[in-house]
Amino acid sequence: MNIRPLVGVIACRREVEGHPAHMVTDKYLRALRDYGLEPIMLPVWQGQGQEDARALLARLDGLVLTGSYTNVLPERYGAEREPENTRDDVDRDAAAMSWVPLALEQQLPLLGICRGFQELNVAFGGSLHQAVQRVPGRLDHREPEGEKAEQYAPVHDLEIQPGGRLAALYPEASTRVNSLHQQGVDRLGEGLRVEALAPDGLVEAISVADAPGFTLAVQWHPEWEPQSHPLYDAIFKGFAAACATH
Ligand SMILES: N[C@@H](CCC(=O)NCCCC(=O)O)C(=O)O
Repeated sequence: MNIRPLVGVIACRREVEGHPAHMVTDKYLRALRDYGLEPIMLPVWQGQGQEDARALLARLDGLVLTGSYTNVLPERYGAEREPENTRDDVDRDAAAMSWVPLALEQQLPLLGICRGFQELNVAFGGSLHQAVQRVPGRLDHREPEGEKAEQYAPVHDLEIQPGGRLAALYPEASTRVNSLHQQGVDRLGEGLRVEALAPDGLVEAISVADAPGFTLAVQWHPEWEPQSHPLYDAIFKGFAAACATH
């Protein structure tokens, strides 16, 4: 019997039909299944204890921190809220900040995407720009107008740093990626490695420098039709291989 590696996918707290809900959009789950993994949504429980969290992650072969329209609370990186920062998810914040160190402790393969990338940076003591478009010299990284296929199409170049985890997965020095984010890395967290940069110098991918396993987080959305983009495909193949050997 072919047992698929079990990959936890962090949920977002939303309201559905007037009811509090835990939610993951289909494209994250579908991409993981398409690469031979078994995704399982992880609710973000208020007040989850560290031992409960440790025991939960011990049952997994991988962990994915997804994107979200909400933002990490600015208080978590010592900043004042800026006017553009209007959507929070405090339960998701608490879960992500709890799970990152536990995943590293267990050498659990970790893939962060967009908000998940920002969460990894904050978990390592880094900070975020809350409106990158207002930062001098930075591009506007928010999604373009249009249908989803237009919004998730590659829009800017990406320079992959040589010698890193991403370069080990994907041999080309540059490519183009999609961009659907208003926030971005300001101060890089202690112990994180820059894996890729946007043309304006914004950090677009990071890894945990001394982690022996797969710990990669990217600002763009590789879960969007990954098999049609060589870099996205390489990321999911690398993550799937790491989960399969965990
Ligand atoms: N809110 C943050 C992170 C952006 C992000 O994760 N967008 C996801 C869009 C929906 C999806 O594809 O899951 C920011 O604005 O920087």
